[in-house]
Amino acid sequence: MQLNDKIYIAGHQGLVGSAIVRELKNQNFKNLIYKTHNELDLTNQQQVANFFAKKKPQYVFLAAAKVGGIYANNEFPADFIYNNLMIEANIIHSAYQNKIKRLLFLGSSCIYPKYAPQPIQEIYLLTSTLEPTNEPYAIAKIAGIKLCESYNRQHNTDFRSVMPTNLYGIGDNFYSKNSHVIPALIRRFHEAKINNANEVAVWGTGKAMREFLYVDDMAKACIFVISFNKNTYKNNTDPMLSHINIGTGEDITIKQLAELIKKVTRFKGKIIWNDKIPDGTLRKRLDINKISKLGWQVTTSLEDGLDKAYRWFMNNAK
Ligand SMILES: NC(=O)C1=CN([C@@H]2O[C@H](COP(=O)(O)OP(=O)(O)OC[C@H]3O[C@@H](n4cnc5c(N)ncnc54)[C@H](OP(=O)(O)O)[C@@H]3O)[C@@H](O)[C@H]2O)C=CC1
Ligand SMILES: C[C@H]1O[C@H](OP(=O)(O)OP(=O)(O)OC[C@H]2O[C@@H](n3cnc4c(=O)[nH]c(N)nc43)[C@H](O)[C@@H]2O)[C@@H](O)[C@@H](O)C1=O
Repeated sequence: MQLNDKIYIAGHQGLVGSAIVRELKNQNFKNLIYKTHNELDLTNQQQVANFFAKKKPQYVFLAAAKVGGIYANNEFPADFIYNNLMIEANIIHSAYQNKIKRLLFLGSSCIYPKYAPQPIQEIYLLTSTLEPTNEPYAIAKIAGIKLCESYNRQHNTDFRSVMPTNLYGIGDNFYSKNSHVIPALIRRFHEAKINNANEVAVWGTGKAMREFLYVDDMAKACIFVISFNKNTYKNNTDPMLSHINIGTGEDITIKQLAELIKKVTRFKGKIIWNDKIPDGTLRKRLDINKISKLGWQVTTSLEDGLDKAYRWFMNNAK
């Protein structure tokens, strides 16, 4: 990617999209284009087709999606499958029709089977059944990978896919119910501290394990993957490089996470568990050998990342 190339970031106001914009600007990319959800509804095929025909981007980061935590995925399955299928199909097809140079599709680690061997290698995709709480979302994300692969095979496009683990950081969605565990707990512990509450309820049993990656590391990974030379990509030892895991390769229990967030927010009370809410997948640690061998590495520790996220929340979140 050259510094003057025209780069479209879909979802530029979201957690990941805004981090990609920040990092592209840091790296001196000058020709970034984006539209808000109000200006361009990516589920609308005609609007997307018109936008691509008019703007003719050369590179596309597909970081727009209907996204939420375990509760939102479980409550609104139709929204998660419909919106994500439409956004992906519209953007990927328009990218092909307008001969864009490269596109990067963001999937999710929930595409892998619920009981996949750990750590999860890319080749475990479609080897067994999925976690029910997010199956519709995961199926839409698998369709996104297959869209990229199919256009590459039939039309010789260069569409790449990354599968991030659970992400967090500045610019996250800190609304308690629909969000992911880190922003939800940062808000809950912070509010409990302010209100001198004795206890905070955390969902599930605390036994589930998750791997967390700070969003700026994810943004760097996205730019790294879209940028590298196709020959490097193709000559990698594994011929099935249709999608690449992005994570830290390390996971912790939700109980350990809750203790860390309690410490970061300086809440002094007790943690109690609400096991009426599901744990979801018990474990989904990613094998990050592929991205590591290509030369990308994590820079932000969980402790530092939580600290940055908490400071951002106190200064910015409503
Ligand atoms: N956050 C995480 O833990 C993980 C995220 N991912 C993936 O990373 C990508 C980015 O996620 P993240 O940044 O967290 O999500 P966010 O919800 O923070 O951002 C998504 C962005 O997409 C926009 N968007 C949604 N629907 C439309 C639409 N119909 N038209 C135009 N814009 C739309 C949203 O705008 P608005 O808010 O206005 O609707 C929002 O700005 C997604 O593909 C997600 O699946 C993968 C693994 C983990
Ligand atoms: C990124 C990922 O995000 C979702 O999957 P998830 O990994 O289950 O993510 P989550 O952050 O919602 O939960 C992680 C764990 O944490 C527990 N937990 C405790 N207390 C709260 C809490 O207050 N909020 C939330 N959300 N979870 C909580 C919760 O019970 C679970 O055991 C999917 O949308 C999936 O599609 C996807 O891709």
